[in-house]
Amino acid sequence: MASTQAAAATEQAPTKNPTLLAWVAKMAAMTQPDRIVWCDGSEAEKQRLTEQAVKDGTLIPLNPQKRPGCYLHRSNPNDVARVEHLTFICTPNKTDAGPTNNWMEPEAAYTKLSQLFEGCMKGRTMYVVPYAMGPLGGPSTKIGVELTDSDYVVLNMRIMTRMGKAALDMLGDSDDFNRGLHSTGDVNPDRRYICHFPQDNTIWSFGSGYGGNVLLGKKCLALRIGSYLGREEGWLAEHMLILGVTSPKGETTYIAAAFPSACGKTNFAMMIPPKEYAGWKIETVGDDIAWMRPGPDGRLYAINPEAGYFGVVPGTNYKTNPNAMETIAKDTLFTNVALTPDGDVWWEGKDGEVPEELTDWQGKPWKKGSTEKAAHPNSRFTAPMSNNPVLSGKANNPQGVPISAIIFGGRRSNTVPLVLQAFNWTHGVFLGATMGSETTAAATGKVGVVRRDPMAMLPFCGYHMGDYLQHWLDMQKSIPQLPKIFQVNWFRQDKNGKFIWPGFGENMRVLEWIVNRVHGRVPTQETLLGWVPRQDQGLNLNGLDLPAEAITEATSIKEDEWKSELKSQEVFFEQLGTKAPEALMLQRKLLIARLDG
Ligand SMILES: O=C(O)CSc1cccnc1C(=O)O
Ligand SMILES: [Mn+2]
Repeated sequence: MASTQAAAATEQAPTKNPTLLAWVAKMAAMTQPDRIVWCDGSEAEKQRLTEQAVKDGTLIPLNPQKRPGCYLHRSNPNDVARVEHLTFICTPNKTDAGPTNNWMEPEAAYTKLSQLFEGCMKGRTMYVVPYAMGPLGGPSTKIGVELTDSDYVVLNMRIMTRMGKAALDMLGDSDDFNRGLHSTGDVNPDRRYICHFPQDNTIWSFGSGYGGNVLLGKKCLALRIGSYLGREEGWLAEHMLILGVTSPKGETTYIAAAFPSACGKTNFAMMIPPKEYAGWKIETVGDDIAWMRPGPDGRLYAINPEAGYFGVVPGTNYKTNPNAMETIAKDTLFTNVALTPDGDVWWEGKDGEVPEELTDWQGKPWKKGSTEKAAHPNSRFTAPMSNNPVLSGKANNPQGVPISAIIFGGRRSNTVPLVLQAFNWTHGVFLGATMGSETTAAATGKVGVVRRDPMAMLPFCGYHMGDYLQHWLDMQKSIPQLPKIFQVNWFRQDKNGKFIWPGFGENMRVLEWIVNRVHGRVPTQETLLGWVPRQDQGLNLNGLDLPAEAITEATSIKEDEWKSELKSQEVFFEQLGTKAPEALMLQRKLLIARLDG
């Protein structure tokens, strides 16, 4: 059998790359698929795979009158989100993985998963999926090859990455590609592992068919392996959106922003400014991941390594994100949303009346008034970024865009003010390192617990978090024109638990202040936390129906809250042990001194 696989892997392969051919043959010998298909990313292939997926029930075609080119997928109800407790960083030493990751010794992990992969593709097809993370031909772009037995994964990867012949051609005969092996197995949580081997540029994923566990280009390569490669090669792989803000005078400023999951990154990246900002434009370069490296002019340049969006569906509507609604109007795959009787999709928070009857995300009848969710809270859309009406013209620029500001944000009902600017890069890294975000019911069931999520990378850093923060500090030596760093908090609540700040398009007012600060146009007021908008020359609040005391509350800095905040940050730094960067410990001491001053 092994020789048959090896032969098959070689005969029909559209490449002569010896390393790639040998690796595919070796994986095929282990998994023993009935057939091997090399994906070319063509339209014809998409049609073929889609028809096959509809035939085998993986995809349900939606009404082309309502949603042309769109399909619905229902995952196994035991397989509906990233599985952090089953995600492992398998570096040679446990220390290298660090205290924020699950670790497995590499050989033990290979042995354990080899036993699961052995013969798992009998009766199945192995798809060989070459893909590029980044614009084709770009200096920052990385090539991956995912071997998978899921046509759903192939169709998603075609949207999310530059997948197929173009990627294979870019790889040529190089052995510098990420080796991804995935099988849905029997979709059993007891036999589900997502293992990363950064030292081997390898990812093995077994037993899931969902999202970030199986679309290996996204969280696995672009962040966990990417962050490890970035440290080795002198760049940054970050969980950040990238947007461009263009003023009425035509000046465009590019900004990267890190928010933990479910804090509205996609909404922010596609924001529509309020009417008071006529002539201003926000354009999306990326909604989730940024790869940033120093450019020849001394600035920090960012690319979006992805070609699509894998966004949260519930809560998306024409009020919260009209551009997202346009983006998912065609050629989109929906996962775990509800189905209407006339073949459209529905989800909680969608515009318009709640339908009387639906088929829920598990395929069961659902009636209006049910206490059960019709769409799963983590239901997702997979849509081409080319559908986005406000896609930046620079989204496919191989060199990326120059970043003038980096924003760190989190979901905090108190303590953190609406916006502040860091005193310098090192202070800004401290702000990013100490980011916290309150958990929401959709994520864990407990609401309001502050989870430390440094730079929104807690689940996505591929090595020791202390070393990662030190890498951020070290990077400033190679970026003569450093971006300015800011912290925002859209989620502060009043004493009745209501959000004080309206958020959504009104966040443009904070963005404008940030742009003005980047171009040195407005003075600031110094506080113990950093620089904040001045009362007289601060945020543009024209037309905003918000009482003065609300603004005061949203921007307030309360010493008692910060004393307990600093206490709660202690645990995070203790966790880093001796790898906690000295420069950040000094920033902590300075803040404590300012608080006690
Ligand atoms: O649940 C999943 O596998 C998706 S998680 C995800 C998807 C797109 C963008 N960001 C995230 C995330 O958890 O940060
Ligand atoms: Mn994300």
